[in-house]
Amino acid sequence: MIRTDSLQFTYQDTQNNTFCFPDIDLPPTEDILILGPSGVGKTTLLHLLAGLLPPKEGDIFIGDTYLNKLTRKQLDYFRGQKIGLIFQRAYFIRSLTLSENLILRQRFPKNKSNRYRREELIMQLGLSNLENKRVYQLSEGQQQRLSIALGVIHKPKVILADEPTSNLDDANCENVISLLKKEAQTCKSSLVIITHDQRVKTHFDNHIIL
Ligand SMILES: Nc1ncnc2c1ncn2[C@@H]1O[C@H](COP(=O)(O)OP(=O)(O)OP(=O)(O)O)[C@@H](O)[C@H]1O
Repeated sequence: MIRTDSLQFTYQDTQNNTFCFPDIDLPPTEDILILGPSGVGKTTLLHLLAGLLPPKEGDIFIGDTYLNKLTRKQLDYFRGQKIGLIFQRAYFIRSLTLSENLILRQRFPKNKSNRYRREELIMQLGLSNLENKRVYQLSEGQQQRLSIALGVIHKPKVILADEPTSNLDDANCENVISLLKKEAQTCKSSLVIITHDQRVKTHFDNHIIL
C-alpha cells in the first residue's frame, strides 16, 4: 500500500517553482498510471515516493511506514527491502551475467540469495537459457525484462516504474505492461507507473494526470 498527502517539492536552485502533487492512495495489488507531459514532474514524484528526494511538505506512507521519519540510512535499507524500482535505463553490471546481476540484487541489503525465486522469475519473464549471458550480450527487450526481474526479485510492497516502455515497439510495450501487472499480483504489491507513453493508458483504469 502507498499513500501520500499534500506532497510538495522544490529543487534547491529553482526556489520559485514548487511542484504540488495530487494525493495517491493505492491498496496492495492495485495499480495506477501517472501521466503528463515532459518536465511536469513525473520523475520527481517517483523519486519522492522512493524516498530518493525529501518532500518539502506533505507525507508519504508505504504500508505502516512513515517515510518522512526515516533517516537516510533507514531509508536506504527500507528501499532495498520494500521498494522495487524499475528505470527506463536499468543499472546493470554489464560485464556480469544475467544470473550474477540477480544474485547481487538478492544479497542487497543483507539478504540471502534465493535460487528458487531467481529461477521462478527467470522462467516467468522468458529469460530461460540466458542466465549465463553477460548483460551486454542481451537484446534491448531482454535487458528490459531483466530490469523488471531486478525490480521485483525481493517481492517489494511497492513497484515504481519510470517510463518502462518508452524505448519499446508495440509488441514489447504490451509484453512489459502485462509482465509488470503479473509480477505486482504475484508479489501482492502496489504498482505505480510513470509515463508519457499514451499506448500504456488503455491498460490501466486508475490514472493521475500531472
Ligand atoms: N536536480 C534538479 N535540479 C533542478 N531542477 C530539476 C532537477 N531535476 C529535474 N529538474 C527540473 O524539474 C522539472 C521536472 O523534472 P522531471 O524529471 O520530474 O520531469 P518529467 O515529467 O519526469 O519529465 P520527462 O517526461 O521529460 O522525463 C523539469 O523542469 C526539470 O528540468
